[in-house]
Amino acid sequence: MFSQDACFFHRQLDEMSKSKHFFQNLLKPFTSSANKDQQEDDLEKIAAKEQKNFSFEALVAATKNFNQSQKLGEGGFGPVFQGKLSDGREVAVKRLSQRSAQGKKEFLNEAKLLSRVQHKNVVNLLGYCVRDAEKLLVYEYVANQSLDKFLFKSNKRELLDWQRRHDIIVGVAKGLLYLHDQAHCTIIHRDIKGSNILLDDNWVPKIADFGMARLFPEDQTQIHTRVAGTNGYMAPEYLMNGNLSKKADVFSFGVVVLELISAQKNSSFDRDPDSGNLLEWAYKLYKKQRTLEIMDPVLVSSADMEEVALLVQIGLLCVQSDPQSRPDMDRVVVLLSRKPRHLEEPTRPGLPGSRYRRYRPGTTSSVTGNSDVSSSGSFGSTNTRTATSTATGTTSSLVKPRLDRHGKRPVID
Ligand SMILES: Nc1ncnc2c1ncn2[C@@H]1O[C@H](COP(=O)(O)OP(=O)(O)OP(=O)(O)O)[C@@H](O)[C@H]1O
Repeated sequence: MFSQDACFFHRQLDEMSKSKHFFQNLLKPFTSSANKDQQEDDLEKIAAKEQKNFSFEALVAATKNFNQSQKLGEGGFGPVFQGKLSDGREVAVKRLSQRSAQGKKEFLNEAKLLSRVQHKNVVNLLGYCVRDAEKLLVYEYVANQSLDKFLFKSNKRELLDWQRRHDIIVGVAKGLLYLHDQAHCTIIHRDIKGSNILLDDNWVPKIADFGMARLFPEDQTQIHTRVAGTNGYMAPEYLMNGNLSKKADVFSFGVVVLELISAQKNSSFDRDPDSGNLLEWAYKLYKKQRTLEIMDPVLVSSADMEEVALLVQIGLLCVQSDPQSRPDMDRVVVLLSRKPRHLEEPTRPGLPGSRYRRYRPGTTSSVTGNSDVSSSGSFGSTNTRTATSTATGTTSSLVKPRLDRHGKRPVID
């Protein structure tokens, strides 16, 4: 990922190319703090001109003073309210919880950076607001609900026929590719999952919560560290060793693909007693050339079976244990857009058990699980708490990690 300064610089370039301040700003050295302040003032002005810097009063009015009736929900970062701006725009206002010790300037820098992120498949961040300890983000309002609400929480999943599910997968892949490689600054999402994929009234998927790690950095001094992902979606190497790369997002994307096709939630999978989780089940059936058995029965009438099989294989490639074997999003988008003549054979998915330290009651030592699962060699974590949370949501024989109420981890106590 680019450093904050690099991103700041990129944003500056972007900004400058459109602005008559270009040459003025170019002449300013970045090192002087007086000049930095001046630059920030300039950015404030540009932001105000672009109406990205919302006044607190405007957001109070838009949300009827953050009235409970306006509340859309509450995630790990704080509550989200529906609102209407005085110019008629429908917005979603995220009121960040005040646990982060991040300063105003840093927050504003990151928010400004992220408000330049614009893609059809990414929720548009319209602006932000800081007032004393209050930090708010203003997003475009996305009218339909999040993907998980259609897929898991009701009988609404019939509304998601094959074409829609296919298009959602393609849209999310394009949104992720944009965040990884095409935005002005590399953004690793870290929390791709159904509830962070919002659907608009035309079923176009939009990735939400991007860049939250930048806006809400972990604060080591706090009791509750900022969550870094959600159980069931996190890549093993990230979960075990904190190795964060774009491939961690690819893994989460693969989980979402398999969930969309099967309508089974990885973190609470109980469909097949012989498979600990959705990924293992899908892989097992794939190896037996019974791939289509993972398909949600609701899809039988609408699905193109060849496409289903292809997407399962792509999903399995994304969740492979070894991050280097996973395709990058560029390749995923290519694979999705035209039927590949040749597609690699997926190796086993990132599974719990391999070189994961198992808990033995009454001891603090551990034993190693079956060894044919991991090819990445990155699972030998010595941190029992970390090592026992699973990327696939199965923790039965392992020490249960403490998750917060959103299924996020870690919560340190
Ligand atoms: N731009 C938006 N438009 C419409 N609804 C939104 C928007 N952003 C968030 N929401 C809704 O607000 C609720 C809370 O969202 P938020 O992203 O804070 O948490 P979450 O995704 O449910 O959980 P987590 O923080 O664990 O990812 C969700 O129900 C989501 O659908």
